[in-house]
Amino acid sequence: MTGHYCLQLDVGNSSAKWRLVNNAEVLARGVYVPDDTSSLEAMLGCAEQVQQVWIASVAGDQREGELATVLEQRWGVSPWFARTQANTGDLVNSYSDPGRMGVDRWLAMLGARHRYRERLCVVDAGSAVTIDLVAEDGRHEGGYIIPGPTLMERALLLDTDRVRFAEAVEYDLPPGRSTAEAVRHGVALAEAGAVNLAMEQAGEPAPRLVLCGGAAPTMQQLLNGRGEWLPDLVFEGLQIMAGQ
Ligand SMILES: Nc1ncnc2c1ncn2[C@@H]1O[C@H](COP(=O)(O)OP(=O)(O)O)[C@@H](O)[C@H]1O
Ligand SMILES: CC(C)(COP(=O)(O)O)[C@@H](O)C(=O)NCCC(=O)O
Ligand SMILES: [K+]
Repeated sequence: MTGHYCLQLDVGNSSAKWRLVNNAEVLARGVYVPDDTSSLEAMLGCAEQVQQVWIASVAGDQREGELATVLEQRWGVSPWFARTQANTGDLVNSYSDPGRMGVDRWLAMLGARHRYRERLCVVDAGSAVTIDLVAEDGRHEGGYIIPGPTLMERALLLDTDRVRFAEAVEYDLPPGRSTAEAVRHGVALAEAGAVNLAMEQAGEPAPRLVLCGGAAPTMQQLLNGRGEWLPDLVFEGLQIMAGQ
């Protein structure tokens, strides 16, 4: 028995998410991070044979090239890298240079539009948090890129002398009463506040909010459960673009 195995990857700046798909059925999935070779080996061991490899990557040329080499050596298949387009179906990019938009954003929008043909606010909360607005007719209205929680905290630690703490504090919204709380709650306020303000700024009709990315569950909590968490949105968009 042989299946038609398609390995799909979503390569972000912190981690690479992968899933193995056979006829729309997800057989396996995982995450690998640069400094953990066993997590990469887990992906390379997911199947004896793979017929197709599709990649959504926001990594640079060098990291993409190295990944392509590893995959070719393992399965003898050269991967297909999805790239942001001026339009995909009736989703129309607002960038004058669409190739400069991260393909994760484009695919998340594509995946969301496939589910809901209405005005959308698509939030991808990873290393960076992106907030993109899509009009009901599929026009990309525009978007925002802000540092994600880890990057925001790192920026504070890098460029101040006394913002220092050892306590592990959860992301939450009350005003902080220690350095640790003031930073973590401040970051939470900035992240959730940005999404709320983007929604407010968008006006009417109120966009439907969808969330993906590693920090999406935390973000959704901070938003009081607002929005819908769709963890596979980038893969869903990848599937759509590959089918065209
Ligand atoms: N437990 C957590 N709570 C909140 N945010 C988290 C948590 N774990 C990870 N994150 C956030 O998610 C980011 C990683 O998400 P991921 O989707 O893997 O990013 P990328 O797409 O950039 O690789 C981290 O930079 C961090 O900001
Ligand atoms: C904004 C991003 C860094 C988000 O990446 P991620 O947080 O998922 O790793 C990525 O989409 C990117 O590199 N974009 C290029 C600039 C742009 O979209 O305009
Ligand atoms: K992101």
